[in-house]
Amino acid sequence: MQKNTQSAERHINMLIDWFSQSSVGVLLLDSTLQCVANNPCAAELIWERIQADKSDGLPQDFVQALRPHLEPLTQDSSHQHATYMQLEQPDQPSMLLKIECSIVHPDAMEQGLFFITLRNASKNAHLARKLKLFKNAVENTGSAVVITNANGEIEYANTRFSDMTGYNLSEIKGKSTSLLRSNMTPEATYTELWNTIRHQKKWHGTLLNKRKDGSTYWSLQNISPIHDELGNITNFVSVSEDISQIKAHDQQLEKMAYYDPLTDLGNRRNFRRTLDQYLHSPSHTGPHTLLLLDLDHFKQINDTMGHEAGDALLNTIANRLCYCVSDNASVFRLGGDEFTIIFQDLHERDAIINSVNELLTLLAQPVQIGFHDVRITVSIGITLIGVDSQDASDLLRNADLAMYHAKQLGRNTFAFYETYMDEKAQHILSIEHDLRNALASNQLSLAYQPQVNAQDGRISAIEALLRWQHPTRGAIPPDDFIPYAEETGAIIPIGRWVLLEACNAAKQLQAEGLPHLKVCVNLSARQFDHPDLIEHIKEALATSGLAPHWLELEITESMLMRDMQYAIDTLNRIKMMGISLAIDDFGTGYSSLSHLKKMPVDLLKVDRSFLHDIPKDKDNIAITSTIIAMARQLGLSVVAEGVETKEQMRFLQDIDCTLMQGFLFSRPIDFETFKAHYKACPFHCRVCLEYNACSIRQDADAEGLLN
Ligand SMILES: Nc1nc2c(ncn2[C@@H]2O[C@@H]3COP(=O)(O)O[C@H]4[C@@H](O)[C@H](n5cnc6c(=O)[nH]c(N)nc65)O[C@@H]4COP(=O)(O)O[C@H]3[C@H]2O)c(=O)[nH]1
Repeated sequence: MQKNTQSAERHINMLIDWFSQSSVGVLLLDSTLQCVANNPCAAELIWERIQADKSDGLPQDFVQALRPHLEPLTQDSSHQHATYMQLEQPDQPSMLLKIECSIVHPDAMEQGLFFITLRNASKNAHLARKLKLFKNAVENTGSAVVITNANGEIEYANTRFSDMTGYNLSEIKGKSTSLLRSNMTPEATYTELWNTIRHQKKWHGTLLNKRKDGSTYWSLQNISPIHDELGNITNFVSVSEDISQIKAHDQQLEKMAYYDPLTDLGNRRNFRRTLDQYLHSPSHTGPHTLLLLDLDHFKQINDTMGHEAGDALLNTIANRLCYCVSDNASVFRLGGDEFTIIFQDLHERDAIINSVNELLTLLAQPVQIGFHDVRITVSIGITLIGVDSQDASDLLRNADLAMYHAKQLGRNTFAFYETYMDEKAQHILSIEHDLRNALASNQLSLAYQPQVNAQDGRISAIEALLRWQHPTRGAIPPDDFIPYAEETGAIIPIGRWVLLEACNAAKQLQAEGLPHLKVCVNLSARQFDHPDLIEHIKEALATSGLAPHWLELEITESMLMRDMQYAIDTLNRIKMMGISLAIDDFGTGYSSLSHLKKMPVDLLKVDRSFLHDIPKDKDNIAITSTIIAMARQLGLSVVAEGVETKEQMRFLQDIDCTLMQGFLFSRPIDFETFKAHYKACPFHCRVCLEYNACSIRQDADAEGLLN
């Protein structure tokens, strides 16, 4: 018997020895639930944690809790039982113990011993809880989450991913994430992505992905590699958002900021951005060419046919430009009727000229607008990007100067930028600057040129012509400064002064007892459009005291054609005041005599170009005769301008022209000189002075008119 007990003890010690290093606690209890043996881990779990004395045996509450689980084993020794037990610990959270019980019979001990293993399950429970929490978070997050293995094959995808792509986890598990590729993301993006994550770094970027139904969406992705304790990548986690709406919004904003809504071409901002890229990006080798295109007389089309027609025309021009230029060119609309084209890598002069000529030919083809065939041409300025300048603003200015030069060459043509154009522009700028002081510093004056009656040579009117005596440049002809006065608006105060000065002059002739004369004053387009025009006319008449029927206002044909209704209304208001109206430079504009019927005008001034080489030039004879005959039918008087020879004078007398004006009779002269001449002879035809023989004067003399 003693031998058996010794042998059982040996077995028990052996058992406990096996488990001495184990992280699992082992207890051996006898049938009365006294502890027979335990390993160090069990001692730590049972006694040390609750700071109990081992000599007091097992803690009572532990035994109480354990007992029900051991009883079944006594019925069936082959049975095993597992349970969990919460163990309270002072000053610490309670510990969850996993307890597994069985009966062992060391060396055939009759009663057997309860073999109990104890495991601290708190840690696992904590981990399990944490895992559940994370799983819930991942499952319910607003972002799509995909976990792949190291080869990029999908292991997990959350519900948001399914909502976003249309794929269930079951149908994509094990498949490569490449099933999301739309083939519209540049390959370089994927190369960069894989290089980054394979080097254990996070990748952040945007991919254009494809859903199950084939539609595409913009995905903002964060992809992170996951690695094991040895640093090997085991998985990749991708968290993504569908940013299609944001992208669409961005694209819309970009469109609004960078594109012209009428033509869909890039706008001025887009042009500047592109030009800067060409200037600063090393990938754009160059040199490249910049073209600035401006439609000729577009304003006239807009004014006469309406803005809708103007818009339709601009659209057609935009389409033609895009059609004509190849892939290496970009077309922009800067605004109004201004377009630019950047030709990439085009800088050979001959090649540029070829391309520009193609453009000019295509654009000159008629454009059908409504029932009309409209012809429009363009003037093109050319500058070489990176050669003429490295600065975007300078380049645009160069192209503008060259385009302006092309306009002066007669339009429907092109000009390359040359450095001398800068000097010219400088000159214009200084004229504009000096013009602002000209009026205040009394540098302006009026010259007067008489208009004589074609039949009796009597002066019937004088035209007031503006003169500018510049302090350093000397006399500047009106054709050289009036366009700038127009452009800058300086013509408004200047024109107001001219009106008053001219009315004063006519009134002074009357005051000195001379035969009354009409004074003719030129109105510029800007003056004609100005809301204060009528006020300025009234003011000149009131201040000078001149009766309105001694004032004649001259306007050009083109001013009438811009907005016919406005022109008719304004002319009617002037006419109602008793002032006469003349159309200047007649024959050079676009009006027809039928248009004139609607205008309340009294007089046509035939442009002096039609008198050129008369009576040799048969065409000019025909034109002048026709204008005068038709004007007569419309009840209008006619003044022939630029009469320089007696032959021209005779011809005009023969065809019953009403009035004549020209160097033959008098050059424009200052008021005092004119007054002296006029006092000397009211038939101030000057033929008698210049040729010493005047048929008009002789005839007049014969009729006793000179007495
Ligand atoms: N070759 C030649 N020329 C002749 C002859 N007879 C007259 N001329 C010139 O023809 C122009 C007639 O004036 P315009 O057609 O109204 O053309 C005027 C008019 O359009 C404009 N202008 C002149 N004064 C004013 C003004 O006060 N206001 C506005 N808005 N424009 C003005 O400047 C233009 C040029 O004026 P000017 O240089 O004074 O030039 C004047 C005059 O000197 C001739 O026999 N042969």
